[in-house]
Amino acid sequence: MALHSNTNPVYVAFLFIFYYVFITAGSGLSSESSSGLLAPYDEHYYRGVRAYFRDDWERAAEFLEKSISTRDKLLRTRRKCHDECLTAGDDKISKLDWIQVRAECVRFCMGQSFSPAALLPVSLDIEYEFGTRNPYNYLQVTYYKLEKMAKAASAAHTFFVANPSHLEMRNNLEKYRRILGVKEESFQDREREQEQHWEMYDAAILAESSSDWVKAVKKWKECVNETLKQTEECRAQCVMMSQVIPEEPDTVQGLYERAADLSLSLLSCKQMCVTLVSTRPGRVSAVEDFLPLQLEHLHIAQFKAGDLKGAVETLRSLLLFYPTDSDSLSNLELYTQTVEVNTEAQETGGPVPVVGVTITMDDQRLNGTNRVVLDGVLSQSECDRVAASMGDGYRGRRSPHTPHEKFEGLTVLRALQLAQDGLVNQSDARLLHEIGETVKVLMDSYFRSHSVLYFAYTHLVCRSAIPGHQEGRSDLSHPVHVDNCILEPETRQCWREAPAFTHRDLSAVLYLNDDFEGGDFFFADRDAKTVTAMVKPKCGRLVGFTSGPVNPHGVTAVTAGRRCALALWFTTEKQHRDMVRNYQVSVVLCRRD
Ligand SMILES: O=C(O)CCC(=O)C(=O)O
Ligand SMILES: [Fe+2]
Repeated sequence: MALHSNTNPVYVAFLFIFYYVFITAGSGLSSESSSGLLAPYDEHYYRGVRAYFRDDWERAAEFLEKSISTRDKLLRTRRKCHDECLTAGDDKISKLDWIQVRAECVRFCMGQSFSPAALLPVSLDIEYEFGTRNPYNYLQVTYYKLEKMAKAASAAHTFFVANPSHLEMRNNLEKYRRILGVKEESFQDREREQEQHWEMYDAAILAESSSDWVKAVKKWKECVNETLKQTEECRAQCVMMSQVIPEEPDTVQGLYERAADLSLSLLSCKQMCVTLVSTRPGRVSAVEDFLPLQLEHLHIAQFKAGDLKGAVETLRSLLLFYPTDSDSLSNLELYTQTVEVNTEAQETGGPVPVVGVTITMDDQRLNGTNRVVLDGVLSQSECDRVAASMGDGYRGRRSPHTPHEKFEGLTVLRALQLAQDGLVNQSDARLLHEIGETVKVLMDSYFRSHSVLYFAYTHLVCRSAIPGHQEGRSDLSHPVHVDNCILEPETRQCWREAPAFTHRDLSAVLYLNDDFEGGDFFFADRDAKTVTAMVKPKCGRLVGFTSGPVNPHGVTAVTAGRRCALALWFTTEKQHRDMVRNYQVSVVLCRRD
C-alpha cells in the first residue's frame, strides 16, 4: 500500500474485519489467554488490522507485531515438539497405540505454550496473507505513521522481497532511502531465515563466475545443506499442521477413507515442500530440479578445486536422482580414475641413491603414471648367482597362467629352508636378502614414499617355454592384471577386495636375464587390451610402479628359453609386513658360513 493512499488494502482489510467479528462473536475467543498461554496469531492479526483502520497506530503496531511473533513461535514450537515426540510410542506393538501415544505427546508439548484455540487450523485467507507477507505491508504504513522510519523501511523491504513487482512498495522504498535518509542497514529482511539457501545459491554462482572454485565448493555445500534443512523443516510442519477434524465416521469403512484422506493430504503437503523450497520469494514458478542442479554445480566445482573424492561422492548422490544419466556416469568414471591416480600418486621422480643405477624410462616414456624403469641394479654375476639359486632343489610345475609354460617359484620362506638345509649356500641367501634391501631403497626414494615402507612379499620366478607347445600360441605368459585389486576390463573397474592383495602399495620386478624369446613386460589400459608401454627384460633392469589401478600390466608369452625375475611388493601397512623376512635376518643371516 502506498504511503498516502489506502485504497488498495481497504478491500483486504475489510474482508478480515468481517471475518474477525464473525469468528470471535461465534467462538467467544479472547486475544490473551488467562492461563498465560499464547492466543491464536490470526486473532492478533485481526486486532491489528482493525486498529489500523481506526488509525490507532500504536495498537496496530502492537498487534501486527504480536501476530508475526506468535506465528513464528508456533512454527518453532511445532518443530520442537515434532522432534521431541519423534520416538514416542516406538515401544508400542500395536499400530493404533503408537499413533495415540505420539498424538498425546504432541498435544501435551504444544499445549504447554499455546491455548487450545491457537492450535486450531487458521483459515486459508490467513495463510495466504502471511504467505504473501501482507502483514508487513500494514506494518510499514503503521511505522511510517508512528514516524519510526527504520522499522518502516525494514517492513517495506521484507514485503518487497516477496512482491518484487509491487510498484508502490518500490516507490516507498525509494522514498525511505532518498527523501527520508534511512540508512542502508535498516532495510532488513525480517523473513531472511527462510531464504538463506537463496543467498548461498547466489554467492555460489558468483564464486563460480569468478572461477573461485574453493569458495564455490563451500557455498554450494552450504546451499545443499540449507536446502535439505529447509525441506526437512517444511515437512516437519506438514506433520504438525493441525488438520480439519473429520466428522464422526458412521462406519469402519468411512474411518478408513478418512484415514486415507489424511495420509494423502500429508503426503501431498510433504511433496509440495520441494516446490516451495525451490521457489524464490516473489517468484511464481520453482527452479526445476533444484537439488540435483546444485549437486551438478557442486561436483564440477569440487573437480575444478581438486577435491576429487568429494566430486565422486557428490556425483554418486546426483546419480541417485538420475541413475542412468550418461554424462554423470562418464564423469564418474573420469573422477574415479583420477582419484585412483591421485591416491596412488607418490610424487615420482625422486633420486636413485645407489651407485651405478640409472633411470631409463620415467612416467612420460612409459605413457602413464607412477612407473619407472631403472637399469644397473645388479651386475651380471649377481644375476647369475640369484638365477642359479632357483636351480637347486626346486621343481617346476605348469604355469598357473598358461599351459605352454613351466613355472618355478621360490619364496623367501623356501629360500630360507633351503639355506638352513644347506641346499642354497648362505652367501647366496644373503645376496638375495641384500638385493631386496637395495630395491626397497630405490623404490622408497624414487616414489618419494611419505610413510614407512615394509616388505610385503618377495619371490623369485622363472617362466620357461615348454618345447613343442608353442605352435599357434596367442595367450600371454601373465595375463593383464593389477597387483592390488581385481581388474574387470569390461567395466574398467578394479575391485579392491579379496582375493587381491589389497595391502600392496608398490610393485617391483627385477630381471635377471634376457636369453629367452618373448616374455616382454607391458603396461596396459584398463580395458586389458591396449598396450601403453613395453619393457624388455635384461639382467639388472628393474621395473617399478604403484600397485593400484593406474598400472594394469602383463607379460607376453615366453616362447623359447627361461625367463627369471625377482618380484617384490611393498606395503605401508605395518600389519602386512613380511614376518619371514625379519626371521631371515635374525636367525639365518646372522649365522656365519
Ligand atoms: O614378471 C614380470 O615381468 C611381471 C610379473 C607380475 O606382474 C606379477 O607377478 O604380478
Ligand atoms: Fe603383477
